[in-house]
Amino acid sequence: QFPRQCATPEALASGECCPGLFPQQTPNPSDQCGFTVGRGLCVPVIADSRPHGPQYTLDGLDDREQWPLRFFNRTCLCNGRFYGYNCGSCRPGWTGDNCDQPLIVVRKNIQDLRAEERQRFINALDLAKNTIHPDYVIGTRHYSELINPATNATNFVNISIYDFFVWTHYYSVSKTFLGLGQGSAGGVDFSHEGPAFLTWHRFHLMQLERDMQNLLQDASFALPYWNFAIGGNECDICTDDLMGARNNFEQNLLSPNSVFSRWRVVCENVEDYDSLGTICNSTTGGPIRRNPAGNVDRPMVQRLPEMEDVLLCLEVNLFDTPPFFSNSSESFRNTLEGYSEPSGLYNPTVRSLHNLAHLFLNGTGGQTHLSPNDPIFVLLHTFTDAVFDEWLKRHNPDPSQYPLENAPIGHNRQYNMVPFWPPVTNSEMFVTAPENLGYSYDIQWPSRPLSNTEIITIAVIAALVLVTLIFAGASCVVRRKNKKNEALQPLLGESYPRYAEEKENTQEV
Ligand SMILES: O=C1C=c2cc(C(=O)O)[nH]c2=CC1=O
Repeated sequence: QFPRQCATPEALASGECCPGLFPQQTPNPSDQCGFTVGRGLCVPVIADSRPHGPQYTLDGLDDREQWPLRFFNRTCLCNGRFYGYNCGSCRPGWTGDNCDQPLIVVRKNIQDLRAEERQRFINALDLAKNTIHPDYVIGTRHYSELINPATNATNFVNISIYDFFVWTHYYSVSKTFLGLGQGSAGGVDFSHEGPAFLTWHRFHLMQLERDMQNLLQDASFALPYWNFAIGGNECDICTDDLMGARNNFEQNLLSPNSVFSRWRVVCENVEDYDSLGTICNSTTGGPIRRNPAGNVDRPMVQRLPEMEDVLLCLEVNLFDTPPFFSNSSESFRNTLEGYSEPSGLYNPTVRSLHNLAHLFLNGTGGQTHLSPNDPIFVLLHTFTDAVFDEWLKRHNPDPSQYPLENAPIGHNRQYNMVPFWPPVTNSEMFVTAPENLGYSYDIQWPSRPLSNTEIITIAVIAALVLVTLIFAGASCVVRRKNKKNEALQPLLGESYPRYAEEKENTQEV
């Protein structure tokens, strides 16, 4: 979670993580954050200290509180379009040596990729799985044990680019360690069951996309998405040219024709980490398990979400609602996350949209501490992010819709998302992607067909309007007739003899 240059006892002791721009050259303290070339400056970290929700009660015990202050209190602040832990890269949406060329990458439906594009994406994932991350290392012990006092060695290790993506997710959902013999406690999840669910996963994907762009030396590389809202019980991307078909002999393993059958998962031994107070390291475990629609004990998760569910959730007006948790009702976030009916109504028995897609996979991809080990995670989350971006576009929410305080720990608007470095707040991801974050989605959202209730309501209203119009029309005609008759009445009324009568009378005389 930290740049290699900061994973030293000296850096930890100083609380400062402001690497230079040219690490291969003799360290030059005045060049921190590319200061000498006008890129950035080493500044104090700002961490959110507003109150959090009642789910977490162990304040003081968890390294992730007020992230990242337990580890570092100074970081690079980059000028203009410069970006990154040493201001050596460009802000999303910009590229080039001087970060002066605009670039918006386009995330496409994986089903629309040509055969060679599919193969290129799979090869890129496999390369990321097998290439040590060039910039970041992970801590494998809690802060109090990060440095061995006897040897002054740190417990940071190398990890591959893809496994770094898996590890950050695991670290964000892991329990709070209470001490040896006391185990670990839940009540924390820095990336789920709260408003940060969407902002956290957005940045998580952006980080992988950027790492893969660097790996491929292709700034235009974009992650594709899986439209999982197809209903039915078939995983349409579980084929050997995409995410791997089912193994013919073992129904919860992948076909040997897929490269993903050779992938080995990390962060499998969660019971050990939680009881021993260790943290997942880069040691690999068993194969990816997946048995789509195969959970016989939960028929509800044997089907994928429908497109109508997505279209309904896009109509939920509020981003999130108190208590900003997995029991929030009429909350767009909780609906897309999948703890509500697609229309927004909270229902504890429901699993919909994102959660349903995870649980449908029924294996590695359905267990929160492990799920990114299955590469379907990437595609499932790009689609979830596409729905989020469409909601932002349609509803154009004020930033104040995102709660400033009293959300679960890690989920307040100004909290730095755990465990990303350099610090990035939830609010920085609560913006439309094409205009602010350098990517867009190639996606056409259908309009929602009307439900039977809506059709009946519209028919009743139309009938009422019609009846009202008919009555109004009829009374208008009657009134007009009356008015016409009135106009024909003689001015002097019946008490005066008519002209003819008068004439008759005169003649008689
Ligand atoms: O990886 C995940 C797995 C999940 C399972 C549920 C659930 O609703 O039970 N939710 C999940 C979220 C994940 O990110």
